[in-house]
Amino acid sequence: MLLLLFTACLAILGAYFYRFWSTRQKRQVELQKIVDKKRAQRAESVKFAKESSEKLDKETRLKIAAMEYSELKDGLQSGKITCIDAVRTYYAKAISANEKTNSVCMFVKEAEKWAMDWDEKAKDPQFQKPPLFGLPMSLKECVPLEGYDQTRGFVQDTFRPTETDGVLVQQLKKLGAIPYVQTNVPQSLLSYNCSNPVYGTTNHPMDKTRTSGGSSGGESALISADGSLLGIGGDVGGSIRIPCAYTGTTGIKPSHLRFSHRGVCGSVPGRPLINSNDGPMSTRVETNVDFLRTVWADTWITEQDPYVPPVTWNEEAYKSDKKLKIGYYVDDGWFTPTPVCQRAVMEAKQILEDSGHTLVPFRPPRVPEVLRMFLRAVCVDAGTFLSKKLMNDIIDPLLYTQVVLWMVPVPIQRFLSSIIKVFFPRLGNLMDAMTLSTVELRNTYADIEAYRSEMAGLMVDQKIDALLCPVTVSPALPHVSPSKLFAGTSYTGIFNLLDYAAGSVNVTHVTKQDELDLEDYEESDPWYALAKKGSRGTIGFPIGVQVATPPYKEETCLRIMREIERGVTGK
Ligand SMILES: CCCCCCCC/C=C\CCCCCCCC(=O)NCC(=O)O
Repeated sequence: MLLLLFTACLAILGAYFYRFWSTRQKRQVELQKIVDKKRAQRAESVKFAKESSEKLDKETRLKIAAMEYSELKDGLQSGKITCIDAVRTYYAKAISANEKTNSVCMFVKEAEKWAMDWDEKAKDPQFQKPPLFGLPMSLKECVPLEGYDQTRGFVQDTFRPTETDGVLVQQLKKLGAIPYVQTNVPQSLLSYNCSNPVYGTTNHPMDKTRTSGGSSGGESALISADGSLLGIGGDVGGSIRIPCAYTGTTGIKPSHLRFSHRGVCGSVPGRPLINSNDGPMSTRVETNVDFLRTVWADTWITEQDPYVPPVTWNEEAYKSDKKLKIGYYVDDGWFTPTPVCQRAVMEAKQILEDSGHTLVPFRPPRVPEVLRMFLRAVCVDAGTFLSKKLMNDIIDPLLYTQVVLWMVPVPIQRFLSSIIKVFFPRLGNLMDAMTLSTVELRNTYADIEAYRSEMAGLMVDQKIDALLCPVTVSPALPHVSPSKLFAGTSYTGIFNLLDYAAGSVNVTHVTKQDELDLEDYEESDPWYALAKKGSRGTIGFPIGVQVATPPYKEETCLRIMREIERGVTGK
């Protein structure tokens, strides 16, 4: 009788799994067909951009291609360069950058028409050119752009074009900028690599086996491979700063309070306390400054979205020569960065001291706990929303580790955590990061609010204007590492949790000596081992540092980034 019951149970279970499996297989076939269709659409958009760029004579293209941001901007303003020539040049540049990096999702065909319309308007001598007149700009794929998909790497979200531009895109268009290309992201956005089943994997321009970072990895790859002068990324845990640090570019995530989030679809909707924001990415801090100075010149954003406080660009703070007190740390007490990332901070510290600033040791309190709060609050529902979406999709193999973690029921995670803690305390610490209940989640929200107050108190009491620290724990990693090494986001996630402005600027490159020093680096747990292994073979790779300031102090953050950049490059 018992045997019969057991066999019946097995048969029911088997039938259930067979049904689940065959439905999923059928769905995978359907999804693959959609991917093929989308890739054909992308190939067609590349062909369009190529044909358009070929309409421009080589001499003009090479002349425009060699221009820096301000030169191109001035040329467009003075009428020496037409908008259509600028767009066609950047179509061509993005095509070659894309061949190297696979950073482009779609070329924006309408860019041609928008450029021609602006050129037509400019024929009228009375016409007042807007400040970003004719400037080609790249957009991270998830930035709402009318007529284009914001898939965030999910096949199920393809062929669902957005009906209305987001507030930022509306503003860019009004100011004369021309979005000409959408750039790649990791599936779900919640990773710092850059791969998805729709558009594939984006590579680091210096090494195909490494990631250009994420989630704004399409932007960083395109910009560093010279396919864009200025792009818009987004950041909820490092997605602007890590790709910039990996590729030697520079970008800033303003506090989320300074941009509109109307119509923006983040990685996890309904996430109240870990704030994501758009921000500029480019090769020069001054390009980012010019962009923010322009979009914050007036209260237009607030007029479109009453939730954005009417705070305009503070030129006085950016241009100020007041000497600052800057807290710095090379190690947050949770994840000791590889030696080269520590060296970068010390070099930036020296540059700032040479400029007359006072640098004092300052480590934010209890970072291991902060990272747990960050992970709990960034996922909100322990990964349920994302798991559901992923199970209804083709899952990118580079995201497998993270997906598996989200799939393990939280009570089992807790049980495993209690055992693993004994052998690997750091792993154990994060294995109970996901929430088990709304009570726990509410408590975490309360803890985050308390932490914000505590940090505000510390900074005010110690009169600290800004913080300087590593962006992350290593140089650009192999594609597969970020989904295993989410523990390395402690340096960036903390500033989303605090909702500070935070930017990344290049300071140095990995040297032979750094590789030698790496051999003495920790290996005490799998995360350290992964960071160490992934850092081998990176001589010549760029290393950035991070500058962070409280909300509404973006201008001070940019000022410090610019001073570091000047100290490093001499210009
Ligand atoms: C058993 C352990 C359970 C822990 C599972 C945690 C899985 C990892 C979850 C989150 C990793 C967060 C990484 C954040 C990277 C930065 C992403 C970013 O800024 N994205 C932008 C956006 O989402 O808009």
